[in-house]
Amino acid sequence: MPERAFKQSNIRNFSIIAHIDHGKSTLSDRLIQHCGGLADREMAEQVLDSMDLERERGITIKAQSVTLYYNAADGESYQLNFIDTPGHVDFSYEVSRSLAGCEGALLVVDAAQGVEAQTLANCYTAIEMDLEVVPVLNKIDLPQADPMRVAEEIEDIVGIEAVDAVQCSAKTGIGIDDVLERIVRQIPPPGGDAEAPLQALIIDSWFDNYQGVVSLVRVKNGILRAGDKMKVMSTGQVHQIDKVGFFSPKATETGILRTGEVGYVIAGIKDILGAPVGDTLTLAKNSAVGALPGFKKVKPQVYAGMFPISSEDYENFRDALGKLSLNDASLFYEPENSSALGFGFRCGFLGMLHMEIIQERLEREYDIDLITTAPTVVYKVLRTDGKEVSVDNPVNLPPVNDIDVIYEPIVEAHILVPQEFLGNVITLCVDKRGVQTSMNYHGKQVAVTYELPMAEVVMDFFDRLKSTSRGYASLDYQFKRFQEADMVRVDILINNERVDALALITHREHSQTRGRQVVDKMRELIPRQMFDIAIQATIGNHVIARSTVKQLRKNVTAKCYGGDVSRKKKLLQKQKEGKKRMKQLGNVEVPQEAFLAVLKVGK
Ligand SMILES: Nc1nc2c(ncn2[C@@H]2O[C@H](COP(=O)(O)OP(=O)(O)OP(=O)(O)O)[C@@H](O)[C@H]2O)c(=O)[nH]1
Repeated sequence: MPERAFKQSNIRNFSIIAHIDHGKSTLSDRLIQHCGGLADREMAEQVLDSMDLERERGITIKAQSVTLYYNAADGESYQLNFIDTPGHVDFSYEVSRSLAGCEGALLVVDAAQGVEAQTLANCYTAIEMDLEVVPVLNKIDLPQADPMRVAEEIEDIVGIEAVDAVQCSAKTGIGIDDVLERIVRQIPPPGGDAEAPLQALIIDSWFDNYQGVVSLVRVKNGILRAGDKMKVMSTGQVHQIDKVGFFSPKATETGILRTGEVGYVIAGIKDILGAPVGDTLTLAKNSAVGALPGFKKVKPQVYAGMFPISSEDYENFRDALGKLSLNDASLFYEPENSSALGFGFRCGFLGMLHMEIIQERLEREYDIDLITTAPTVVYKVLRTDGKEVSVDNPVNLPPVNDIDVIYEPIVEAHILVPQEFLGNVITLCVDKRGVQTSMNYHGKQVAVTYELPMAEVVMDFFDRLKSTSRGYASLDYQFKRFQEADMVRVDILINNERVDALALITHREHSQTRGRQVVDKMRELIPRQMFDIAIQATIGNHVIARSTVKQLRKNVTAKCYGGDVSRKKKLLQKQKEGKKRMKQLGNVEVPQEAFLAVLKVGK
């Protein structure tokens, strides 16, 4: 696509806010197709969800952008820069990043489902950031679609006008023209001064093995040209700009990005920390005086140890974490040493999905096999000597006698649920030690707010909420405060050896049950060996549960003697593969799943 210069007044920058499955990816593909961004044959389904993982899980994780051209009904041509945003509750912070590059956002709501809590939180962020929010009712082709009800719900719950909201079907293509017209008419063009010194906001940066660091930027003032020398404002480092362009969605080199535009910059930066997200780029000569406001720093909520199964992978692992954290400011890591699992890293995540995704990316993209220990939230501990410490690893919880008070993090959870599932949701919240703080009826939907221990929410709460409401309830939560709680550390002992990587912190009320469940689960997961294996759960010196993996009686291959040799080989091969995922603890071989047993059992 040739580079075309657009007047600033003919540029529109927008994002899409939508709850998972309400059709954001389908709609963005439609918009791209409609604007001729890709020939039909190139139109692989859902082009914006580019990471394999995103496609498989059907969710969008990282912000990406695409530049489109649209010939509007007013006879003018417009450049539309669309910045994609993730939909899962774990990734709200990415949304605010994408929104910082935009003047408007489409709020896409499934006309058969209605507003969900997650879209609500993101919508408020957009409104706070002064963006124009344009409601779009999607899936009107569905027989159960009820656009009038959903429009009322948007007005009632979100608080923006929606009676004449555009109605479309991303699937069939109805109404897509209307959506584009609304973007052009309702969303204001970008401000900014083309004559002023360059200020470009880094929305995202990632590492490309051939090009080095690639940054997605929004030019707020001035002009960014290939060949110029740019300065990264936080570090003062100067780099020659090699390539500049935008995604259409293929990378298209233009050599220039003007005020108001969104595109990529490559400047041969090899140091993965060379272009931090949220930073400002300016020119080495005629530099801007100040940096643009960056992004709110997000703190990880959940911590877990990650250990390479093969110690040879340690350096690669460190390198991979560095690369992943470049465009994922919320991924935290520091070296950790476990007597059971060796050298690894203590990593911090936004939530369980974030953790699973990082683990999968490390395994798939970087080919590192990992053992992940049970995740834990951060506790504050007031010791008897008056000192307060933060504990993000059960191993670091001071001995019982040194603890005066333990405080656990409490979140405020906003849940939207259709009335018929309200009872189930309340039961779940009570079961998770929740305290209701408000409840409001909006037509068929009920908005309930609970204060819940974060430890209960980050684990399996989201999945349980979904299954108890047949997928209809939605959730959003933020950290609220620390609160005194009766927490204890449960240790797991294998053949009388305490396994540091298996320790967990839990509420005293649940400790007995959890200890029992973990021990039982471990018994199922640890294969029989040549001797009995005792598994115990303890609090301090007190054993709260125990069980035994009985010794192996027969040679596994015995039954193959005289039989089919290839079958025997296969069996041995299978065992070998299984071993790859085993960790030797003393003389006991423990499979990777056993380390996650703590997670798998309910409470
Ligand atoms: N009937 C109908 N189905 C649709 C429409 N738009 C999307 N879908 C379907 O809804 C499902 C979810 O759509 P996606 O576009 O993947 O949802 P999403 O919001 O992008 O999900 P995330 O990427 O996780 O945020 C898919 O099965 C789509 O085929 C529509 O207009 N009508």
